[in-house]
Amino acid sequence: MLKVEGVGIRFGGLIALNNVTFEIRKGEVLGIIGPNGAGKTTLFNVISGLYKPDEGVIIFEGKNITTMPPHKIVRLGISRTFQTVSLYFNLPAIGNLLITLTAWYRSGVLSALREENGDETFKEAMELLNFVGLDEKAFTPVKNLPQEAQRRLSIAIALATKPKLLLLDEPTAGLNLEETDRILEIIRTLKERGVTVAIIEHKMRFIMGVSDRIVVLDSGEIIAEGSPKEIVENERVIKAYLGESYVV
Ligand SMILES: Nc1ncnc2c1ncn2[C@@H]1O[C@H](COP(=O)(O)OP(=O)(O)OP(=O)(O)O)[C@@H](O)[C@H]1O
Repeated sequence: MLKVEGVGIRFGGLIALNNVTFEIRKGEVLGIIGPNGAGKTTLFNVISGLYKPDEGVIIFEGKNITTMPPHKIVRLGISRTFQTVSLYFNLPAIGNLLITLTAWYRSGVLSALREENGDETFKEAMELLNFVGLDEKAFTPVKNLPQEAQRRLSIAIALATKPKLLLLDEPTAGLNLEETDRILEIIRTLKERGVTVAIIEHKMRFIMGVSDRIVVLDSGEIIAEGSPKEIVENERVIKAYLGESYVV
């Protein structure tokens, strides 16, 4: 579905990504792990068009998206969440979704067909809230929602643009075990519905449980790629990231 080939990017003298080559396969959940500063978020920034790589190409469903602007990449079917929740905190949950949905339909090719159908947009927003388990909090201002609910709302917003590929940047950061499991369930359901997902995570129990495959980044380079089992047994990964004492 997505091919990243020989991608490199520098910030001044810092090489944030160096000759990164991997693919995301249709229908899979791909985990991306690695130490702090390894280049994981930069990789998402490059795929989603926020940064342009200095080297290499990114191909999505056969199209070269390397230099495409972010809004075009979203239109093609790649959506993402951010490490830090970015929402309209004074608006209710549903307000946040309505903004995204309205912008999406207004600027898209469907706008002429759909016209200004507020009822339909509202229904769709409620369905998305229901999907992430927030329908009962639809009218609660975001600032009054716990962090965990804000993270689920961010996922709903990312889904509003109907992505084929969803990039999640540390969706469980700051969440406890039970809250993390709720995010896990959402990702599993998305997979069942045919959405391809790539997730950056530090929580090993979570990433091992949810991923079909895992890519490991260290100092801007891919040092390993394989099934969760292969990754936890990989000497280089243990040394660079997991630590000798890691137990599955
Ligand atoms: N816009 C930028 N300007 C300068 N340096 C940057 C920029 N974005 C990222 N970097 C640097 O690139 C390197 C990789 O950062 P990145 O955020 O991708 O790491 P990460 O693997 O996501 O880390 P973490 O797990 O801590 O989120 C870091 O040294 C970071 O400081």
